[in-house]
Amino acid sequence: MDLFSSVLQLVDDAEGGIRYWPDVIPADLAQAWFDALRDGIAWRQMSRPMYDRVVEVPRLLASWRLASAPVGLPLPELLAHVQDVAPAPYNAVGLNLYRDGRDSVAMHNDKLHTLIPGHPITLVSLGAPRQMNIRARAGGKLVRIDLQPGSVLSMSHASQLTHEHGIPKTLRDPGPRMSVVFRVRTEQDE
Ligand SMILES: O=C(O)CCC(=O)C(=O)O
Ligand SMILES: [Fe+2]
Repeated sequence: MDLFSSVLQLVDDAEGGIRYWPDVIPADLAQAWFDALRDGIAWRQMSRPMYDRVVEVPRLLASWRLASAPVGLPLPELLAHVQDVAPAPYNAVGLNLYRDGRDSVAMHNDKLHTLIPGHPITLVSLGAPRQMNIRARAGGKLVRIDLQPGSVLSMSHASQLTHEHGIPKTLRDPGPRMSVVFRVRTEQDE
């Protein structure tokens, strides 16, 4: 029996495509884990070259191999919920903190060279809802999905070759939002 019957199939492919489960984690737990991660992580402000300047990445980041992630964070609990809906041998986690509506991630596909083919990239959303846009690289209609706190979105490895995704800026003040992204990395990355 499918306990999470409210799965939304956003993109189809032979590896499960892109699927969204709106209500995997109860609201009170999602809020408690958002608070614990926001306050418990030494968030990094990254910058990158853009034309002839260096610009700040418009969100805060953190990432670890699961085996070397700090203890005391609710990462094992989040992973257990992810394993319920999109099981895979996840061994790495990356976190994004969008402080307000000006923080964003541009349309992109996730870099695959350090990921093991056939396994999904699966993210939990915490904090304020934010819109994600998903677009086929070949063109076609934009899929807009409101990522709710406590939701899970899983993207197949294959979908990264055919589709792009991003979190657009918004003029509304949505409040802070976090994504916790689990991946299956090869032994030698970075
Ligand atoms: O914050 C999100 O939901 C998306 C994050 C993302 O695309 C990434 O970390 O590669
Ligand atoms: Fe991404």
